Amino acid sequence: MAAPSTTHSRFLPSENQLGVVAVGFSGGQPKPGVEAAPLALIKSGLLDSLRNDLEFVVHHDNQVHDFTEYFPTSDPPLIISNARVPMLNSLTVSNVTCAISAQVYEHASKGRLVLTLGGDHSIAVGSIAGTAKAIRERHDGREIAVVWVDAHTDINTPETSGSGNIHGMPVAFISGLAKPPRESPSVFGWIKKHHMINISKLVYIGLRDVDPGEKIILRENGIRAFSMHDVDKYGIGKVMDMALDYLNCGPGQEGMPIHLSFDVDALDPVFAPSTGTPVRGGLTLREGDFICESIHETGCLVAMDLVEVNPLLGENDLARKETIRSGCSLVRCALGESLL
Ligand SMILES: NC(=[NH2+])NCCC[C@H](N)C(=O)O
Ligand SMILES: [Mn+2]
Ligand SMILES: [Mn+2]
Repeated sequence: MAAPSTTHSRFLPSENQLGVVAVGFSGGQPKPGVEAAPLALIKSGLLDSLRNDLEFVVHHDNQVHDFTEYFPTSDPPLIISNARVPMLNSLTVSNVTCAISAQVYEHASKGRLVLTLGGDHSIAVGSIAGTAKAIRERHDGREIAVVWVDAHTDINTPETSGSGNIHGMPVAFISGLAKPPRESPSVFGWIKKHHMINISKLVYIGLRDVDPGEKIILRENGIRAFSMHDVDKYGIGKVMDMALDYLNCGPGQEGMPIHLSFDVDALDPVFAPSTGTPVRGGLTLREGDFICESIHETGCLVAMDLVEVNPLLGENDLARKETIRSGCSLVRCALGESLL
């Protein structure tokens, strides 16, 4: 069995305390099934292997939360001036992510590493908000870095979005690039300064399907991004060197707390076919694992999301099993599984 590595954690008081938030939520996009991922991942043995092989003390309430208690009685498409399409499930996603942020904060404020299992990528608004707030409190106002591994940038604003799906918008809301809409100020009105990230501390890896409006946002804000073109050109080793150096987390650098948000669709559909918005030409599983291992090695990881596994999609049972296996592998690599 693979031994846990001995990397020292730089921002957590103990190496082995893990908080798990299992989010069975799919309201940030239209395809049913992504809410079944946390249970499928857990049933396949993910948490057992973190306990038994990686020696984590796992703090988990043994529940998959669907957060239906936070769904409003009515949540009609939200029409926003200057938007191309209405925003979908806006109040629901806002309420649910607020509840997620409280659960993640609860773990992170106790100094635990936090693993959030999605669900669609809209849930990252909550997980990142909870991490950012707890780290600011525990570390004297320190900001977190975010490594966003994805085929997509998920940085649409309600105005630029062509789908209205909020899983294409989380980065815009958590960075403050998108504000609560004037038409419905309670949508993401719970996000305060202490929940937010600094867009200059964000790095993308794996991009290959970025909307025209998103490209403008990246350019105007000087956001650091490594596309699949960069992975091909430099190799994943050099890309990780550059990404971590940019975040001040390279060898000999001071380091900053890292939240890793991993969308399984960053992987090529060969390795993760069961996902809602697959895009050809993605990362191999080894490249995905390498990203996770490299972040583990920095000792800076404080939280991870694994999102967009959809056990109802994919050609057949083998496709679904492979996707779940890939997801488990990514998490184990980020949490310290090493071959040697
Ligand atoms: N988390 C994801 N898989 N996001 C896909 C987003 C696709 C597209 N850019 C949109 O805004 O709808
Ligand atoms: Mn994606
Ligand atoms: Mn995504």
